[in-house]
Amino acid sequence: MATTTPHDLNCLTIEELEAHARTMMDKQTRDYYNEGADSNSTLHENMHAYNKYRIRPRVLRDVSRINSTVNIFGHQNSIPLGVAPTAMQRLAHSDGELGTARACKKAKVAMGLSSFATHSLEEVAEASGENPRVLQLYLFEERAHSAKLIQRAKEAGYKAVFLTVDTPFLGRRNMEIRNQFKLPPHLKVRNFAEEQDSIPAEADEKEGAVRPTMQRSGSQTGYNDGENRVPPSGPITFHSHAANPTLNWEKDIRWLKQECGDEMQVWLKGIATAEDAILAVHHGVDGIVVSNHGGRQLNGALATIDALPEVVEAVRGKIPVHVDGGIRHGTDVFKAMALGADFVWVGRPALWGLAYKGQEGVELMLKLFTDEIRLCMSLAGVVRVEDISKEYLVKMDSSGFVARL
Ligand SMILES: Cc1cc2nc3c(=O)[nH]c(=O)nc-3n(C[C@H](O)[C@H](O)[C@H](O)COP(=O)(O)O)c2cc1C
Ligand SMILES: CC(C)CC(=O)C(=O)O
Repeated sequence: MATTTPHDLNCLTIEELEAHARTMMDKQTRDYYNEGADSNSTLHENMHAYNKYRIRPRVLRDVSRINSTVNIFGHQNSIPLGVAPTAMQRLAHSDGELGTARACKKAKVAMGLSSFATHSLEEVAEASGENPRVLQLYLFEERAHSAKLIQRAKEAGYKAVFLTVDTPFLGRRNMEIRNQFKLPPHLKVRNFAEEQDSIPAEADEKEGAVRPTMQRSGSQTGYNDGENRVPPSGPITFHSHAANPTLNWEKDIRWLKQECGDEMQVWLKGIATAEDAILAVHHGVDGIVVSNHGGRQLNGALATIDALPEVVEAVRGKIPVHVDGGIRHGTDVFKAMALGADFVWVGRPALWGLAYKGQEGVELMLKLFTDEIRLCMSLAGVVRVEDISKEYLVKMDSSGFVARL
C-alpha cells in the first residue's frame, strides 16, 4: 500500500498531537481534559494494556486494496473508529463541537455528542448533515428534562442515545478540584441554555463551575462525600445533574427504550463486566460500549482492552460491542477488533486535535488514525475489517511468555 503524505510534518503521531495540544491549552483546561481519577492508574493502564498484545502478521496476500470501512447506524464509516462524546469542547478551541462535527463529516466518521456540549445538539446536527451522530445521555432524576432532550435528538436525526452508566457519582479528579475549575462566563452548556438563561447572575457564576470547590456538599458536587444526598432540583448544572446514583436496570432502561421508540437506538456506555453485558442483552438494549470513562471514574478498574474479551464472550454476537479508552494507535484499533470489538471510539485525541488547530486539528487526528489503521491492516495481511480476528494476536505476560489466544 502506498503511504499517503501526512498533513503536518510537525505532527506525525497522536503522541505528538498531545504534546502540541499541551502547549496550547490553559492549565485548567489541560488538567480537566487530561487527568483521570485519583492516582490515574486506570487512565495509564488503558493505554499500556495494549502492549500486552502483539500482532501475528501474515504475508503474500495481495494487500493492494484495503477496505477499512464498516457499517454503523446504516452508514459507511471510513474506518472502524468514531469520536467519543466529551464535554465542553469549546474550552479547547472556539470551533468546539461544530469543528469536531465538520471534521467527522469530512472523514466519514461517526460522532458522539456529550449532553454537556458547548454547542447545541441541533447546531451539531446541522454541521453533521447526513453523517451519523449519537447523543450521549446523562439520564437525570428529573425525567422531564431528559425526555425533552431525547425528543430534540430524535427530531435532529440522532441515530442513538448512549446512556452513560458509569457515573452514579462523579469520579474524584484531583486537579480539577484543586483548580476549582470553572467554565468561562462566555461559554454555556448549550443543550440546557434555556434552563441556564433563567439562572440569576449570582447563581450563574456558580453554574460555571464544572466541579465546585471542596466546601460544597456531596449533593451539589456530583461525587459521594458521605453526606446525605439531596436530589437535584432547579437549574441544570453538571455538578448537580450529571451524576445520578438512582439509575437502575428495571425502571430506567425500560423508560429510556419507550422514550426512544423505534426512532433511536438505546446503547449503554460504561459496561465493563460479563455480568452487566448479559443484563444489557436481557434488557433489550441495542448495543454496548465497553468503557471506564477514559479512567475518569473508578480508578483501579480494569483497562478496557482487558475487560473487552469477557464482554464479547458474554454477548455472543447478540448485540454490537464497542470499546473506548487509551486508543492512540492504528495498531490499538486492530488489536481491539481482533479481540472482538465491532468498533472503537477515541475521546482525548479529538480534544487535542481541537486544541492544536480547531477543526483542522481534528481532521489531522482522524487522518493519522486512518493512515495507521490501513497500514496496520496491510502489514498484518488483512484486507477487510471483518477478517480481523484473534488469529492475528498473541498475548505476552510480564515474563515475556507468548500465548496464542
Ligand atoms: C474531558 C473529557 C470529557 C468527557 N465527557 C464525557 C461526557 O460528557 N459523557 C460521557 O459519557 N463521557 C465523557 N467522557 C468519556 C469519553 O466519552 C470516553 O469514554 C473516553 O474519553 C475514552 O477514553 P480516551 O480519552 O482515552 O480515548 C469524557 C472524557 C474526557 C477526557
Ligand atoms: C459534564 C461532565 C460530568 C463530563 C464528563 O463526563 C467528564 O468530565 O468526564
